Amino acid sequence: MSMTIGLAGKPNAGKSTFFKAATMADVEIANYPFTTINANRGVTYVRTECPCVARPKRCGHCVDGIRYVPVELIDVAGLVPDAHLGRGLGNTFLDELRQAQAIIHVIDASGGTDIEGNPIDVGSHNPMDDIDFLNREITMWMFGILKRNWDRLARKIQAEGLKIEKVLSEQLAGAGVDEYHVICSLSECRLDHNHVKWSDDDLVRLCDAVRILSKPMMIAANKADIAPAEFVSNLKSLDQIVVPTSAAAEVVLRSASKGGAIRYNSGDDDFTIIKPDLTPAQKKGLESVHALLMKTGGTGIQECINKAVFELLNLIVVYPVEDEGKWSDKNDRMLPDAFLMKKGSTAHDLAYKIHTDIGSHFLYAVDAKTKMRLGEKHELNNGDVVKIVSTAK
Ligand SMILES: Nc1nc2c(ncn2[C@@H]2O[C@H](COP(=O)(O)OP(=O)(O)OP(=O)(O)O)[C@@H](O)[C@H]2O)c(=O)[nH]1
Repeated sequence: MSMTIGLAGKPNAGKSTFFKAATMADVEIANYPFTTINANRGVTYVRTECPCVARPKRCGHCVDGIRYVPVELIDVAGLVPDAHLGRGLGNTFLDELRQAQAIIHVIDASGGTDIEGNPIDVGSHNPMDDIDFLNREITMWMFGILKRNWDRLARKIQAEGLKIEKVLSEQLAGAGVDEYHVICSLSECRLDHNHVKWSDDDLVRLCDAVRILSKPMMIAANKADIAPAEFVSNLKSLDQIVVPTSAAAEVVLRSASKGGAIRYNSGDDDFTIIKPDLTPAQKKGLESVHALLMKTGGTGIQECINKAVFELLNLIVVYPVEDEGKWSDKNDRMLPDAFLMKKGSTAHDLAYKIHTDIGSHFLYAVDAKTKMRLGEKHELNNGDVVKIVSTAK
């Protein structure tokens, strides 16, 4: 599993609660050994319709036709203004962020915490003021990495005739930046042809462009249950993906579901009580979550994960099988695997993902739904069930 989503945000925005909610899985789907890797690293699941719903029999790897596909989640703690200068936990925060391909910025949409995360009265801090500061921290972190060696690098590029995109991407590789990100950013920023003339401002502008490409970000407008409606609607009007969330409500639902009190699949718009003898406190808690769901249609946690995977990271889910008739592997397990792949991936890419040998001995693939033969360049679609035929032993 190579996809990692980072949760970032100022203290008290609700990151840990979000993390707990998103990584608390029902035993049925929690059959991955690394569900809790450590305190701030876990496995969450993207929710999608299982292809087996088109068949008379369920596959055994989904929950009533809902397929949960694992994705790694890290709770990146310690973001405070000027973290890039070493304030707060400083670079620990940035060190962890480098492993994330996408970021969910958890914001306290209720306005009940100041810019540093100290609790204040709900509604007294404008959450719009929290948006830019994470962007700035990441940009300035990248700038710091470049700036440290810039004079030496600039001279070296000139003296040795090196490619600027190669040198810059090597410098930023530790931040998860590749050459493609740098090439696109250079063409967007239209800086002077002579890089020796670049000012600090030019470098910051370049880092800003690199950040947008290499660390796509969306916003979880958290504490939506207590947030003033105006704050939530202002956040939703931003030109980026914004999902109102109530991490606390999702924790209540997942705990109750795990404890057998309710039937709830993460991402459902409501739940059913199945345990008759709940305590008055449990009943009251569930009633208030029910009232929230009636208003919002969900807690937003699953929606956030789904949008991060399908929209920010642009992934699709593909199901490799060995028997195109039964949609099973050689042990007769139906739809045993679900792979997350970049949109635009081909049948040949899938073959390589299964095994290098299968990739290099690829003959053709079969779409198990239509039984059509697919060539190596055939682009896969979300939900495809595919058999690869190869000469690999
Ligand atoms: N009303 C409400 N409160 C929430 C929600 N999510 C979190 N909280 C509360 O907000 C406070 C801070 O939550 P945490 O999850 O500890 O916040 P954090 O961002 O991880 O904070 P640090 O660990 O300090 O970085 C706690 O009191 C939570 O109970 C929510 O969706 N609604």
